[in-house]
Amino acid sequence: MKLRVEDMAIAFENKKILEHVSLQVAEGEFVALIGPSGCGKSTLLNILAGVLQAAEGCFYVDDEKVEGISSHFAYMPQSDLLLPWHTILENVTLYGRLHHAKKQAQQQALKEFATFGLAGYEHAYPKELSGGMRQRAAFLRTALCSADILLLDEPFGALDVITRNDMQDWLLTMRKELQKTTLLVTHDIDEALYLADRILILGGSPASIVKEINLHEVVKSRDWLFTQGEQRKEIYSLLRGESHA
Ligand SMILES: Nc1ncnc2c1ncn2[C@@H]1O[C@H](COP(=O)(O)OP(=O)(O)OP(=O)(O)O)[C@@H](O)[C@H]1O
Repeated sequence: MKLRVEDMAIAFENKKILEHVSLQVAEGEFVALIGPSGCGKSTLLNILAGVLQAAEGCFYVDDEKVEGISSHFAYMPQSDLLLPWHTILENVTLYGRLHHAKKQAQQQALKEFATFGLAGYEHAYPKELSGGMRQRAAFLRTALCSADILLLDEPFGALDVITRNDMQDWLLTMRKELQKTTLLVTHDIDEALYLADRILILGGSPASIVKEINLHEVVKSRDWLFTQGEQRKEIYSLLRGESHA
C-alpha cells in the first residue's frame, strides 16, 4: 500500500473530532474523502501533511512510518498560499526552484499554463488574478511538485461551475500522466463520483470512515454521472447521518 492510516484520533479542546480513522490508498489510486462540513476532513489532511499531530494512531508511506513533515506529500490547502511577491510562473515552479531545477520546472510549467486558463499571466502577480485563477495556479504548483502523494483540499472550491467542470475533465484525463496517488477532500458528491476510484465517507461524531464506495471498474463520463441518481441519493443520506448502510 502506498498510504496506510491506522486508528487515527485527534481532539481539539477536549472534543474528539476524529476517532478510529483507518484507511489505505494504493499506488496511483485516486481516493475522494467526503463528509459533512466540520467533520474533520481538513484536519486529516493536516495530520498527513505534518501540520498537525494526531493524538492516537499513525500512518505509513510505502510501509515506512511517517512522522512530521515528509517529502512524500504535496499539499494544496483550501487557502491558495501563493506568495504575493512572486509572479505566477515563479509561484508554480516554487518546488522545482527549491530543488535547483529551475529551467526544467519552468519549461514543464509553461506547457500547462493554457490548460489551466493562465496563459498570458505568467509574469502577473497573484493580486492581479481572480480567486479562481489563483486556485488554478495553486493546483498547478501542487501537480508539478515531485512528491508522490497529492493531498487536495477542495481544489476547485472557488471556481464557477463551468470552469470547475473543465478542471475536473482535465484532471480525469491527466491522471495517467500525473501518476500520483491522490487523496481529494471535497463537498461535492458529483466531483467525488466523477474523479475517484474509491470514495470514503467520513461521518459520525467523532468522525470515522462510515462507508466506502468502489468505482475502480467504472469508465467515467459526464453521461455516466447523470445516471448516478441512486448512488448520489445514498451518499447524500449518509452525509446527513440518516443511515450507515
Ligand atoms: N487548530 C484547531 N483548533 C481548534 N479547533 C479546530 C482546529 N482545527 C479544526 N478545528 C475544529 O475541528 C473541526 C473539524 O475541522 P475541519 O476543518 O477539519 O473540518 P472539515 O470537515 O474540513 O470542514 P469543512 O468541510 O467545512 O472544510 C471543526 O469543528 C473545527 O472548528
